[in-house]
Amino acid sequence: MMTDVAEQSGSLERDDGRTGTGQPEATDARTGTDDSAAAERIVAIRQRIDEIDRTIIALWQERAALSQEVGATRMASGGTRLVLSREREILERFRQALGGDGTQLALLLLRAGRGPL
Ligand SMILES: C=C(O[C@@H]1C=C(C(=O)O)C=C[C@H]1O)C(=O)O
Repeated sequence: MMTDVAEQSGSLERDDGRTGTGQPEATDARTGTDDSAAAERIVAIRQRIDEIDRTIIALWQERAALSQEVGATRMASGGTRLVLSREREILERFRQALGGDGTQLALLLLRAGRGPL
């Protein structure tokens, strides 16, 4: 049975005995596989994953800054810092799109936009 994760400390050995040489084949610790075609595909997919993560981080930061600006603008005009009906709409939007994880994600987004209360 293959192991589930690649350890940071170095290569893992397969324990499925597929090589039949008596010598355990080293699993590439970086990709988690010793199959070169699979490893190549994994590296390519990871490039896109890294790109997506950078975009998510940039959008997260932009959203937080905009949300804080709305709060500051509203308070400067005598309004409230938060509008709970709007927050409920956002929570529902994320829940409908992503289920329970969406709700958790939206809660974190809203918290990021609040800054220190
Ligand atoms: C950004 C706003 O202010 C607050 C922050 C929100 C958000 O981060 O989406 C939503 C509602 C408000 O509690 C807003 O009213 O639109």
